[in-house]
Amino acid sequence: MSPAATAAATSFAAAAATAAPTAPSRGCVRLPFRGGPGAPRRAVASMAVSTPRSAAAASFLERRESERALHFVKYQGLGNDFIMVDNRDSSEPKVTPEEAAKLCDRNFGIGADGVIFVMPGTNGADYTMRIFNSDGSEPEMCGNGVRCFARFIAELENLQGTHSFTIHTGAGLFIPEIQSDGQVKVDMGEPILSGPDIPTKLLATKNKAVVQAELEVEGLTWHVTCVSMGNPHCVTFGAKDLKVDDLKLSEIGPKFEHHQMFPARTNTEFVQVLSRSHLKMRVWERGAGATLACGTGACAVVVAAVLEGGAERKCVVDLPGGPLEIEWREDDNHVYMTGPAEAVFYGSVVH
Ligand SMILES: N[C@@H](CCC[C@H](N)C(=O)O)C(=O)O
Repeated sequence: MSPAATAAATSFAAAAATAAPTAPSRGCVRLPFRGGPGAPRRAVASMAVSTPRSAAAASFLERRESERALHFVKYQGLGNDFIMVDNRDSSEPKVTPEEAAKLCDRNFGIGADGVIFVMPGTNGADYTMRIFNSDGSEPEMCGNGVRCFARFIAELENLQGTHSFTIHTGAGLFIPEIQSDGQVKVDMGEPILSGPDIPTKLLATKNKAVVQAELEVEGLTWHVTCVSMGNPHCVTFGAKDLKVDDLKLSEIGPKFEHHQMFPARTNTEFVQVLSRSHLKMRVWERGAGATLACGTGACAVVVAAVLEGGAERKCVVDLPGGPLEIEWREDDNHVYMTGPAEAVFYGSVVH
């Protein structure tokens, strides 16, 4: 992130409430550190031909602020990006699933893989996290999202240094911890391996788990291992000599997502084993398509690799957006994920 971006991100809580728009687009999205001197000046010059500049700017601002303005901060974790909404004053999300889908559109909206709401805690947790995918569906959990959530909380509450929070989600309680280097480590809990609980209709092959089960997709037999990290994942190490870069993800991904064996649809990870502690994956996400990273997916991949006997319990998982450190501990059966999360820009949108 550039110094200007860092400054903007660091002070976003105050600035989001007071900043004047500089580059109105659909819904008045403000990009405080991208507005170079060129573009705004040209826009002002053409407006001045028919309207006094200050009057036009003021009425535009007043109109925007008097309508339902939604303030947001855009975050990303390894390129898996989210519109974060401070929803601490209400247990109802400030946008509907349909509005979320529009906001996530990369051409007609802000652009994101999902919208995440920071809500008051329930069941004794510090906070509640809800998320809508970019298609408006609501998943139970999001690994990269929970890291972004932790960093957003630290900014909202003006916390410095190391901190941990309890976060209630549709998949239960999660505990992210902001570390001294800014990375976020999350206790992702125990993986769920029983087929009906994932859910998948594929039958158990090893104890009660679905490991290297055969799945017919597009006339090919794939070997898949199914894992829930609160949300469903189908992991395949594909054929021998599989190069994940060669996959036509947008063609094959939807066939897995909507396969009749997955009654709640599924996220799918295509994995290449680089070594017993280094894996490489691409993901097709349920409700979001191809994304640059998936935290729950990387956790599911390590669990699947261990179950298949192909990897150690502690691995680096390379995703298109960068690496995550994942450990499936033997002593408590919990999966731990460590990776980055950062603010990209803030803005407001009339919805
Ligand atoms: N990218 C996320 C997962 C988001 C939810 C997923 N699309 C689903 O529907 O389950 C992650 O980092 O875990």
